[in-house]
Amino acid sequence: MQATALENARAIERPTRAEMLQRTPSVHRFWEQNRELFQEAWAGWEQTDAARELTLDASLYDPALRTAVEQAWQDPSKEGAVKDLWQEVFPGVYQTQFFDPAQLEVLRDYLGKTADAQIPLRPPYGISLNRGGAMLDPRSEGYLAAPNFQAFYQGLMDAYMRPISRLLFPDIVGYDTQTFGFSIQWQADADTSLRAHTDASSVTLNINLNLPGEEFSGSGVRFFDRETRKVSELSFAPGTALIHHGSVAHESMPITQGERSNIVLWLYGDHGQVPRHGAPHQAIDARTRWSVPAAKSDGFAPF
Ligand SMILES: O=C(O)CCC(=O)C(=O)O
Ligand SMILES: [Fe+2]
Repeated sequence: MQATALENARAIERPTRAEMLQRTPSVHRFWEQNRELFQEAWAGWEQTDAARELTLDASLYDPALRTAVEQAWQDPSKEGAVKDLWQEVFPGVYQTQFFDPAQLEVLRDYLGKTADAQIPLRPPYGISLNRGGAMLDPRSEGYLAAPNFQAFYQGLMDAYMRPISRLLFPDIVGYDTQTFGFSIQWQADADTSLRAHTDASSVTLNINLNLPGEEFSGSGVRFFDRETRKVSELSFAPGTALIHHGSVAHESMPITQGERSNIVLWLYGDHGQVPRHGAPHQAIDARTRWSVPAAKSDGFAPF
């Protein structure tokens, strides 16, 4: 009998951790040459019993956010109700209840099962390697290509993140055609923190996936305001999100107990372009804000 893509992907010899960290050309070749095999394998994996019982859909969103966003798509003049759900918790940093904590288990189970699927997945190695995470966008080598996940991710970026970003940060309009994302996991005694940095995004949406009762200590994110020099440490509760310009400096403080799981989503313009701080920008109307740009993925990935 002929082996399936899933079987072949599971059996394939993988680059070593050292090779991955050194980003050797052979590692790029490994992901590039097996791109279609892994895509087929993920499609096959979704037909297995483990994956079939979990469906990612709009029931994951917090009901208040979902209602406001769906109304804004129907009638963009009602977009103010979406904005009202976000609270400015630091200069230029907004917070909301993004996912419904009662539904989060579905997404966590799903991501846990993808990690156990034995199909090679590339962890994020931006500033540092995050072993518990995965690349989420199709532009990334070794991304999580499961079709159900991809449909959910594209919906999150197009129906939620982009219009919300345009509403809160009008200067990012036009620098928002391209999507990028990864998951991260902080764990005491493993990957614990991330030094102060800015993101190469126009805007970053960082959503916490911890389940209710899944406690951790430490692991706040410190934000730095370049104008006032103010510094605040913000903490995540299950399903809450922070959104900010990529240019706002931030730092992940050490986790001392437990685990924190987040997904980090970026928008930027073609070829990685981001707005210049304080540059003049054009105003657009609500109907344009609530639309999906025609631009296709340019394939550029910052890391
Ligand atoms: O710890 C966090 O949630 C933030 C992570 C972060 O800033 C990044 O991955 O760029
Ligand atoms: Fe960051």
